[in-house]
Amino acid sequence: MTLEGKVALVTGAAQGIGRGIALRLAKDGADIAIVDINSDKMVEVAAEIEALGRKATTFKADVSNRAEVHAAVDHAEKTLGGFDIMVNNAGIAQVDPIADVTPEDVDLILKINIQGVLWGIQAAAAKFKALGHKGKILNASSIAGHDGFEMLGVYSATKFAVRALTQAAAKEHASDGITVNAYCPGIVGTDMWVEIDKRFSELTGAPIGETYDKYVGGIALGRAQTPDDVAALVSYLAGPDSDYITGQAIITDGGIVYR
Ligand SMILES: NC(=O)C1=CN([C@@H]2O[C@H](COP(=O)(O)OP(=O)(O)OC[C@H]3O[C@@H](n4cnc5c(N)ncnc54)[C@H](O)[C@@H]3O)[C@@H](O)[C@H]2O)C=CC1
Ligand SMILES: CC(=O)C(C)=O
Repeated sequence: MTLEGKVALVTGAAQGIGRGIALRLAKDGADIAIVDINSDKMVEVAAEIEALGRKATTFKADVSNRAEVHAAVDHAEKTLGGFDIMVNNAGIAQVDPIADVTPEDVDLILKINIQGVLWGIQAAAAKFKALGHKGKILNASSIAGHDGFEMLGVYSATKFAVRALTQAAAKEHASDGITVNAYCPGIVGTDMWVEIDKRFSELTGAPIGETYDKYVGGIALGRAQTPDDVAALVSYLAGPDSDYITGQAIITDGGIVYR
C-alpha cells in the first residue's frame, strides 16, 4: 500500500474518471476527500471508499470558484488529518465547430477546465507549504491537450493550457519538493463521451454511438479506455516511484496519439 497514511483530494470524483481515481488511491491506502458539484453521487463514492476500509469525506465545490476550492482543501486537511495529494480532475467538454462557438461557451469552459486547475494548484501548493512538507499535484489534460481535435477546438485549447500550467507550476514549486504532472487520457467510456457522442449526432446526423465507435476503432490496443486504466497512471504519479518526475503530461490512450 504505497499511499498508506496519505490524504488525497480528487475533484470531479462523483463519477467517471474521478471516481475511478478516488477508488484506486483508496486501494493504494490513502484517505480521500471527494469534491464535486453533484452531492448525491459523492455520497455513493464515499460509501465505496469506506467499504475499502479507508476514510472518506465529501465537499461540494465548484472548481471554477477559487474560494470554494481553497475551502475544499482546508476541509480535507481538517477532516482527514493531513493533505498530501491533489488531483485536479473535474472538467467539462463542449462539441462545436469553431465557427459556432459563443463567448458564453468559452467563458464557461475556461472557468472550469483552466481556472479550476489553476485554483487547485494554488490551494494545494499553499497547503503543502503551510504543513511544511512536499506534495503531489496531478492535473487532468487529455490527448486533446497534445493534438487539437475537430469539433472539440476550445476543449482542446483548455487541455493544452493545463499542460502549460503544469509545466510552470512544476518549475515554481520544485524547490518546495512539490511535483506537478498531468495525465492525458484518450477515449474513456464515461458520461462525458455519452454527451460528446450525442452532440456529434446532432451536428452531423450520425447515429447515436457511431462517433464513439469510430474513435474507439482508431485505438491501437483495440478497446475503449476505462477509468481504471487512467487511475493506474494517476496512482503511479501520486506514489513514491514517480518522485523524480515533474512537469510532464503523460499520455495513457492505448495508442492514439504518439509523442
Ligand atoms: N472521458 C474521456 O474520454 C476523457 C476525459 N478527460 C478528462 O478527464 C476528466 C474527467 O472526465 P470524465 O470522468 O470523463 O467526465 P464526467 O463528465 O463523466 O465526470 C466529470 C465530473 O466532474 C464534475 N464536475 C463538472 N464540472 C464541475 C465543476 N465546475 N466543479 C466540480 N465538479 C465538476 C461532474 O459533476 C462529474 O462528476 C475531465 O477533466 C476530462 O476533460 C480527458 C481525456 C479523455
Ligand atoms: C474527451 C476527451 O478528452 C477526448 C480526447 O475524447
